[in-house]
Amino acid sequence: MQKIAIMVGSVYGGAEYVAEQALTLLQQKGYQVAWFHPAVLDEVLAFNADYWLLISSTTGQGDVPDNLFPFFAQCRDRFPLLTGKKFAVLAMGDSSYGDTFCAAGRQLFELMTELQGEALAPMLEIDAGETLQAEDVALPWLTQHF
Ligand SMILES: Cc1cc2nc3c(=O)[nH]c(=O)nc-3n(C[C@H](O)[C@H](O)[C@H](O)COP(=O)(O)O)c2cc1C
Repeated sequence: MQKIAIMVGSVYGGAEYVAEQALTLLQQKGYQVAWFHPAVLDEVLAFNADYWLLISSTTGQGDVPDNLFPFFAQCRDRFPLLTGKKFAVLAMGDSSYGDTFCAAGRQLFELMTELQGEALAPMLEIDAGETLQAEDVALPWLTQHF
């Protein structure tokens, strides 16, 4: 059974809600799924997932939320290579923030690429200004790519 590790960055719970739905969907598709909250690099590495799924909103001025930032920093500082592993990034933001739209997701995507992970797909951007229910966009995208 292939394994998926889910890591979530959220301030107001929107990304967490999407992650809950993603977890159920991916389990129904036959994956072994673990949601690490908050994500701790050693625990994620010990799970030895085939896929890393990062679901994150953006806060501040293009920042990774506090509940995902330690994991982001651990990956950046310890640089665990993801060679042979795949990743996907689902970014939630608001285009009214202009240049920093989904910037946390972009930082995560770039870092996973630097770690030699293989992107399953280009990053999904969900714009809170356009999409009332993020899961309506997220779940079809996950179904398509997993
Ligand atoms: C204080 C604050 C700062 C934000 N900064 C950004 C930003 O820089 N870029 C962006 O795309 N969205 C930004 N957003 C929008 C959130 O990322 C968006 O509403 C998201 O859906 C929230 O998800 P969450 O409920 O999981 O935190 C900001 C929202 C707030 C309240």
